[in-house]
Amino acid sequence: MTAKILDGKAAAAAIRAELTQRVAKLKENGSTPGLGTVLVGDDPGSHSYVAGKHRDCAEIGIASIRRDLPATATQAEVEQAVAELNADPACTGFIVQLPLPKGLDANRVLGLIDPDKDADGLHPVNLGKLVLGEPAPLPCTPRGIVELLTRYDIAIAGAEVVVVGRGVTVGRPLGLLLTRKSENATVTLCHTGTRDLAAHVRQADIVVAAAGVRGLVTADMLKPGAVVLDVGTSRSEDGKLVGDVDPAAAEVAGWLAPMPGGVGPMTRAMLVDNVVLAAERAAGI
Ligand SMILES: Nc1nc2c(c(=O)[nH]1)N[C@@H](CN(C=O)c1ccc(C(=O)N[C@@H](CCC(=O)O)C(=O)O)cc1)CN2
Repeated sequence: MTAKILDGKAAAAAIRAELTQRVAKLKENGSTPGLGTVLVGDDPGSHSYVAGKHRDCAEIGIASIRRDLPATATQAEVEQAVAELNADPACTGFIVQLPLPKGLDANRVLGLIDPDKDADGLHPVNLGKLVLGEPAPLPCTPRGIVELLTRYDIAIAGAEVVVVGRGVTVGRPLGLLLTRKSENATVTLCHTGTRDLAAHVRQADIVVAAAGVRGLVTADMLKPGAVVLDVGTSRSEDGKLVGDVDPAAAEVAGWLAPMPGGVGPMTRAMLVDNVVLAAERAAGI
């Protein structure tokens, strides 16, 4: 058996086409959404993700505003960029690209974003609303995972889901999202300190690998036919981007969201969707 592919690239392209229509309607109503980004430092991956976000904005017809700071930027300079975007009426939502360079306090920076402009759903108030089950912008990768599964008609309600990874952008909020009444999955949150990872993964109908450890999830851990989403990224010795799921897993899984081409493009699509949703709410659409 070879797994069928959850094609995040195709799904994201379809979402961008839908967003283009929604943005045109917003503009007819006199509202132009604008996405801001704060990027600090020289990390090539972060530069490429931010460039992609601005390309998406251009394609969909929304404005975009960049604040790029050098790796030597101080905490005060990063906080100043956040304050400027909070105050800029052309910027209806923005993100601070993570990770920030060592020495900067990311939690403090995220906490200074106006929660109403938090396009990533990572402000503590918005994460708190996710815990409480109140409406709020949702973190992009977890939203992208739910959206991808839904577009492929994969049942989430009642599924046993194992999430591997406890990070703030994926693992922790994904567990909260999937256990809401509307999703109704049963979630086990594993991580690199889990004693017997294989025993947990073997029970799962859906496995989300987001620990950033190359090849952590292997074929022998999987229940045959399981749905596997590879979200982790790390670099191989020759500098190639590699995922958390061993390639041989494709012979056991029923469905696979590969890395690249699976959840990553959905993360980008959900960011623009968050910005458009907020503008629609403000315009009463
Ligand atoms: N503020 C945030 N920072 C980070 C987030 C986030 O959601 N908000 N997530 C990641 C980075 N990220 C978006 O910011 C992101 C990662 C990967 C992709 C993507 O499309 N990946 C491609 C492969 C890319 C390549 O080949 O280089 C794929 O999987 O197909 C998009 C966005 C951490 N930081």
